[in-house]
Amino acid sequence: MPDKPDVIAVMGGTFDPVHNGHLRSALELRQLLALDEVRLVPCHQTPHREQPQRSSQQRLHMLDLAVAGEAGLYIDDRELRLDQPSYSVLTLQGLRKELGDEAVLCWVMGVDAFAHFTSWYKWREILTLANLIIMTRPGFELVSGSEEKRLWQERAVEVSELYLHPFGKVLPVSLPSQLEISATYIRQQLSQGQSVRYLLPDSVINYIGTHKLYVKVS
Ligand SMILES: Nc1ncnc2c1ncn2[C@@H]1O[C@H](COP(=O)(O)OP(=O)(O)OP(=O)(O)O)[C@@H](O)[C@H]1O
Ligand SMILES: O=C(O)c1ccc[n+]([C@@H]2O[C@H](COP(=O)([O-])O)[C@@H](O)[C@H]2O)c1
Repeated sequence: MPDKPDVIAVMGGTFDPVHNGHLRSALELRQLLALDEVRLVPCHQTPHREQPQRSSQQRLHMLDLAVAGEAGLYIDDRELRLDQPSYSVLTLQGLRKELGDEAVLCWVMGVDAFAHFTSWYKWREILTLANLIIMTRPGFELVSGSEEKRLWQERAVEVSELYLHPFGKVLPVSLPSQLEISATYIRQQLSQGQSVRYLLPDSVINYIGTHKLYVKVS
């Protein structure tokens, strides 16, 4: 029997800040799909939205605190080392070179992010480098007739088939713990002086408190 290829998932994000929605999803994906690694990749210059409120180094530090000691979850800071827009295709080109042709490489995103996938830089090339793992989010549906819906229908595979495809497929997953937490909500709560306990790890909350991140300066 041939060796099982390495199966690596990459969760890109702004992580401004990282929260339990990201962390629990990464952990559950790792378990559900028997992934060798989940890499959380913070972006430097976000391609499609306002630039993050906190610096790359602060967001990276919060990620380091959040995943400390969790087997199989890693932080990959490659996008932060490049002073350019963080296009996912460039990140995946680098990873594919390092991991080789056989590795099953997967880009993870919520269906809310996937809804805009065909506006991403060189999105077609992304599908020649990686599979897409799309996490459903409660109350969020793709627009019928959209290019994303078509991609989903044409390329969808089951969990058991993922390992046969190094790239090019779409795996929809509904994780058991759908934690509807967003970084936007956390920033809002902090700016109003409200508690964010239980939405993100205490270590990250302490760091935010010590450095007065996300506090509204009046
Ligand atoms: N609660 C959540 N559960 C599962 N996936 C999530 C959750 N929140 C965000 N994601 C996914 O994680 C990735 C990175 O998201 P991001 O860093 O932008 O977090 P966010 O909470 O959506 O931030 P913001 O509110 O600032 O937009 C995206 O693919 C997004 O779909
Ligand atoms: O490559 C692109 O064109 C592109 C466009 C939008 C988002 N992304 C990536 O998708 C990830 C999630 O982005 P966001 O804005 O939801 O935090 C993050 O890693 C971004 O770099 C990438």
